[in-house]
Amino acid sequence: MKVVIDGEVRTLKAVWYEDDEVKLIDQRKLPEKIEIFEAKNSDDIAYAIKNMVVRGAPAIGVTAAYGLAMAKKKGENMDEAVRKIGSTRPTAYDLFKAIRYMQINDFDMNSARRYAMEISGRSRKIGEIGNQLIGQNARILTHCNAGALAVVDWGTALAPIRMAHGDGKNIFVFVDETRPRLQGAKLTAWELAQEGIDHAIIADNAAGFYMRRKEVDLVIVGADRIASNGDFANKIGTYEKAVLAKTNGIPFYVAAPGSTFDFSIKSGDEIPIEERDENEVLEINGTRIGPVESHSRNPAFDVTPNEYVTGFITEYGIFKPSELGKLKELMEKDLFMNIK
Ligand SMILES: CSC[C@H]1O[C@H](OP(=O)(O)O)[C@H](O)[C@@H]1O
Repeated sequence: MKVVIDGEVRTLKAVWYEDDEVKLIDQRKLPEKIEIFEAKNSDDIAYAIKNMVVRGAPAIGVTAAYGLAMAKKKGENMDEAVRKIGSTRPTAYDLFKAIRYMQINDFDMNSARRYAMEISGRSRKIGEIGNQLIGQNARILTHCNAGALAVVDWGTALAPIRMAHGDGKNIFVFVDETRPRLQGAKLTAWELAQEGIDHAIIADNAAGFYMRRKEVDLVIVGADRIASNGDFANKIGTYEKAVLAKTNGIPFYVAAPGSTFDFSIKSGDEIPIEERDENEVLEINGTRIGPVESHSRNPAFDVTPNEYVTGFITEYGIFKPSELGKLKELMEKDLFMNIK
């Protein structure tokens, strides 16, 4: 991910391992400042995932992989480390995929590096494949942040957008602010601004306005868990964007690596939905916006039924929901992905 720091263009990853620590861009501090969170043990890793220092399904998985390898290297009790990290956030399937991968590979540090490299390479492939869907002039709406910050680099939903921009296509991105944590306004907008990709932050409630006015050509979002039938969980508010896209005849794509597909569940009804602290809704940047007497409900994700999905953009190609059986077969032949 290209980042401008003190006028100098640097390449940063969302998460990496260096000097016996897992280093994370502290996404809570963006876009105001770039600060690096240094995780020294599994407690720090669990804290970072739970408190969204790092967030985004693939990035959470990579963080868990490095974190478990670091814990092993530092002689921690691995059952305890797995329990702590595995109980941070229930929805993103990549977390559990990464934990399983590391268990099978005995929490070996080279396996963690391999995991990170695979996820990064697959996100690049998602970009190349998804770029084929983007015309020379494209106005794309996205929700939340499924960029390099949510993966390691490239991203999932933002990967095709980055590739298209790099190919000289004329891209404009509608960035849903994405209440309550504002990952769109704070993180997606930051990533696009760093790379000079034209965009506008919009209120979540304005997405339908632009879709109905035919100002949106394509919607691309990320995912946290995709069921066998193509129902998928993603940031709260995704479902209503999908319904609006279908109502307005706009293609709606989900970009995700194989590590986000959970073929052990039949439908989206089986996806656990994380409920987060009510203050995420009642406050913005620490300032309370609701009366002291008021409470809130704060589901972090919703489930979109497969009928609203035009296709899934993966490193294996683009699949309609009805074609996920083919994707499952390809994943079973893929040594890295075929983690039981
Ligand atoms: C590429 S996965 C990104 C995915 O994760 C986000 O959730 P959170 O910020 O709570 O981790 C959101 O659902 C994104 O689409």
